Amino acid sequence: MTHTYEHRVTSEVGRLRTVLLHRPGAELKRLTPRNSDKLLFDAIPWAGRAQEEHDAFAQALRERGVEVLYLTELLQDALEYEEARDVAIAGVIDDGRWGDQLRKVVEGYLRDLDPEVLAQVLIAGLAHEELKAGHGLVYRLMDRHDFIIDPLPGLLFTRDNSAWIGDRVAVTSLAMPARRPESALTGLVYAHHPRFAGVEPVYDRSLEHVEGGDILLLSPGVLAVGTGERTTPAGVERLARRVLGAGLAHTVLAVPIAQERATMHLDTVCTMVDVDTVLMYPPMASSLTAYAVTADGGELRVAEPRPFLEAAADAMGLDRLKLIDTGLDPVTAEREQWDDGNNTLAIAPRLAVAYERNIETNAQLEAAGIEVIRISGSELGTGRGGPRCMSCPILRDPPPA
Ligand SMILES: NC(=O)NCCC[C@H](N)C(=O)O
Repeated sequence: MTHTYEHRVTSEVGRLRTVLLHRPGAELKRLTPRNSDKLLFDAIPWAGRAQEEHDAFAQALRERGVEVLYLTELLQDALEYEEARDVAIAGVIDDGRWGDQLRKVVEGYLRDLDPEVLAQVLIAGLAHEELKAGHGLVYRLMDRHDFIIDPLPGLLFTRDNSAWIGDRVAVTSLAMPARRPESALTGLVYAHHPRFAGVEPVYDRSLEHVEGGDILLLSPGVLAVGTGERTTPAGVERLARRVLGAGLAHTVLAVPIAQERATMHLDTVCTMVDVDTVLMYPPMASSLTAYAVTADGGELRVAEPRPFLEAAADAMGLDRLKLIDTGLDPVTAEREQWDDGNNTLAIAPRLAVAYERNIETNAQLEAAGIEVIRISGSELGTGRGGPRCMSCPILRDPPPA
């Protein structure tokens, strides 16, 4: 008998049933002072310790009844299918840096790999010296520190490379060059893994830039989408057109943010911890605004910008969207923001996973009646992402009314 799997996410806080994680692997060992800026890490993580931290994160979720899926395993399964292998290889060898000769060598190399190793190479990349059959002008002119296939350490942040909106998945179009290939892999999984047979993506990676960390499902039918460098204005417009058109939402709030390192996605500055409560980086609480976008026949209606909390409450049908008042002094607030203190993952209403190091923010959450599951993230956090960034919910119960 075949099992049919459910996939549906309509809020940030409905009880979490299934989540997609990526256990970091050899790709973290590719980071060096020479390439870490480009690969968007602020330090060189100790890979073994990062894995321990990640295993503890996954275990904390399992202990609360969450099914944890791993991206590497899903990708390996998907690559069992020849069609998926062909798509994967064609995507990788379409690399303008290589020239014909190197392209031929790499294609031959990849075609000889079994699905497990192929998945590992797609994730961890291929270093110059690993291509034993390498020869020809381009290969010889390359710096030996260069990667022929770039590693993808950003895969750790599964929130960004795909996001479920209702029963449809948005395969995202990441803005940062180092992260762009990630959604080729998640796209392959959703297109070829039998668990996702019949799933029709609502967004794809060829479209304008949208990153999943910017998408918040405030309540069934209401999305907030951070916009700036990562999710561009054209990206949020396209996403709004798609989700409103598909009836997955009635309102999309476009929320401009200064997407700097410490505030790179909407979920970096704001996450939900209850059906009517958000945790937010204090300086943003009064400054964030939102443009409510709704469907108007075949077109989009865009309202005048309003304070985010007000516009969100209105769209959600609430009198007020509550804010956890962390009351932190500016220095502590900035330190804990840098360490992803506001990037919590709700497992259920009033139950959230957070990095243990953000002592003050976590204390304020508890004072507000939120149960906090603390995980350590000294190595995981070097990529500037917290529990929400590291998780892509695939199934949540509907939130309580
Ligand atoms: N949603 C998130 O904020 N994800 C964290 C992404 C971190 C990654 N190093 C990046 O810069 O894209």
